[in-house]
Amino acid sequence: MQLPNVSPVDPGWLEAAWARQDQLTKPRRALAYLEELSVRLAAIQRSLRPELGQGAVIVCAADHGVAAEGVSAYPPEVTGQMVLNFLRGGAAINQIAQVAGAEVYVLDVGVRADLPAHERLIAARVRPGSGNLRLEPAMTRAQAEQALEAGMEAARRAIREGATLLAAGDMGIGNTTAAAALTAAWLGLPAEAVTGRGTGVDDARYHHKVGVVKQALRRAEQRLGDLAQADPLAVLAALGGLEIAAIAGVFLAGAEARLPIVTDGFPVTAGALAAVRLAPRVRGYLFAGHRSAEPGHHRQLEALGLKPVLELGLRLGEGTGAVLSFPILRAAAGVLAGMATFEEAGVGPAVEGS
Ligand SMILES: O=C(O)c1ccc[n+]([C@@H]2O[C@H](COP(=O)([O-])O)[C@@H](O)[C@H]2O)c1
Ligand SMILES: Cc1cc2nc[nH]c2cc1C
Repeated sequence: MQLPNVSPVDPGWLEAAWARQDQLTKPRRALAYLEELSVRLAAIQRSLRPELGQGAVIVCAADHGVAAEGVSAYPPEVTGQMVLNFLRGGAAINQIAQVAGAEVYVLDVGVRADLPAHERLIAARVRPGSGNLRLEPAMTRAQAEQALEAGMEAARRAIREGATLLAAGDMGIGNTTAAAALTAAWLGLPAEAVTGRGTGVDDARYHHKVGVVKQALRRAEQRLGDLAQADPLAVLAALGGLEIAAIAGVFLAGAEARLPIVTDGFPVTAGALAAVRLAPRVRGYLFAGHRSAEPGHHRQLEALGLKPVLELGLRLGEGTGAVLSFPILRAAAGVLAGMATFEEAGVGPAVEGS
């Protein structure tokens, strides 16, 4: 398959943006992390006056064969039921997106339930749910490519329809098991380090879930060898998540279009890891919207070298933490674009140091 051509973020623009940031009317670096965000946005947009307009979140949805193992606190039917809820505007992401200035798109790459046609539903089902990754590959390589392409296409539609700031969200009962397996594979970590309680499983289910992740990793290693070194698309197909593959596609197409792309929690960041494995330059466009309560999420963010904008203890998914960060990202851009310099405002510079 043809992967998008992602241009590098130009360090010259970062330097120029820092130079402007340091002339603005505030004690040097007083806006701290907001300044770091602003210079990255400037470099991505190749402008010292960055501006974030319309946002969009693409909520990628799919079912997981591994849900049959009893690894979630909720039944698999909830995936399709929640997709209907997104389309009716009744989910957390709908309310948060409204406040944050983001359109919500729902992308079905593998939901089992019948879904009605809807203008905000992108119907691109690759198969009705993934295989049970404890026992079999989650999908074929061709299916992984198809899901990835569906994510890219969905992102391109959102961009055509005006999005200049792009997030991915996820919906899929069982997907923290797939995300744990992928994260363990790519970061070379043991199952225990990246397996969490997802929707809130009890101790017995949690221990069983760790066992399932271990078996999935063993099975994949037997076929592919060292998973950290193996072809990333083969690992994605083995351990899955159709929606995780689609999320990787959303980030690839967002980076190709030189837009800021924002991660959500643990399953979405597994998609970001996949995208960066496939095209390392994607990293320059990524922002971590928040840090989820899922314990493996900080390992993913560490590996990507991303510091989260928010830390609210969320563990919902749907893109909620990503979209919640939009107002902060907009403020970061606004500060760099609109503040007066010391010279323009006639404000005295620092007395000492700088
Ligand atoms: O975003 C997160 O970090 C996150 C953490 C825990 C659960 N979730 C959501 O809950 C579902 C997966 O949880 P589970 O227990 O079914 O694997 C899926 O729909 C995710 O969007 C999401
Ligand atoms: C109700 C519910 C809503 C969700 N949204 C994302 N994952 C979810 C999981 C459940 C169980």
